[in-house]
Amino acid sequence: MAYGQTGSGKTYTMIGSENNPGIAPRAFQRLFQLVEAGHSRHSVLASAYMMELYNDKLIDLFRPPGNTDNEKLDIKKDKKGSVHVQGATVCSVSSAGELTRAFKQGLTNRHTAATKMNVESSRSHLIIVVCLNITSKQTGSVLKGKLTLVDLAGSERVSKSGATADQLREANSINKSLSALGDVVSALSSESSFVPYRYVLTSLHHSDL
Ligand SMILES: Nc1ncnc2c1ncn2[C@@H]1O[C@H](COP(=O)(O)OP(=O)(O)OP(=O)(O)O)[C@@H](O)[C@H]1O
Repeated sequence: MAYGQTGSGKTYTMIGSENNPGIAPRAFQRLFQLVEAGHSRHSVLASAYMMELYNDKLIDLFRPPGNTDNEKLDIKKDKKGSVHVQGATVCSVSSAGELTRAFKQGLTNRHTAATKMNVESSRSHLIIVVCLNITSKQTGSVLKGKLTLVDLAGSERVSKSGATADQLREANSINKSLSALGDVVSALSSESSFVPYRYVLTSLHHSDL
């Protein structure tokens, strides 16, 4: 999870450039290297979904072109307590290259805008989830793994970023959600008996958790 002030280099660190790939493409490369190395023992099915949280709303970044209907995305918790997003477009991927291409395509749907602090400032929190279903060729047992990478939008002082109108709304949403996330991390790290997850979820307008 990349967290920090606007313009500090989060997106660059996560995505990188053509000549200097960031954490995401490097992680995808490594993941599929490991899949390949275990090829004789396991068969692996990999898939991914990608979304952004923009102005407190979840948006599917893998949605088919022309489809702007995002109302169906819903955060759900299964019986085992693991959280997933219902309604997100899930892409099956079989190589790091395929996953990286899907990721880059998803990025073109992300909300960005020029501010006084960053010519290409992320206006949303970006989340990509890579899911692996690993079946043992010997026993048939199945293991499930999940890698989640997050490029948060940066905290910003509106007086410095020069945000007005829509950008001001974005900045308020970004700052509010980062503050809620900070409260969760702080409660977890101090092993507090109460962790305010629900505050974050309330701000997402999801009441079903
Ligand atoms: N290590 C680096 N090498 C070269 N350029 C960098 C590096 N880190 C950041 N930059 C450049 O600095 C600028 C700001 O970086 P970036 O967009 O990653 O910031 P950010 O923290 O994601 O900002 P925001 O929160 O506004 O989205 C970009 O033009 C980016 O290309």
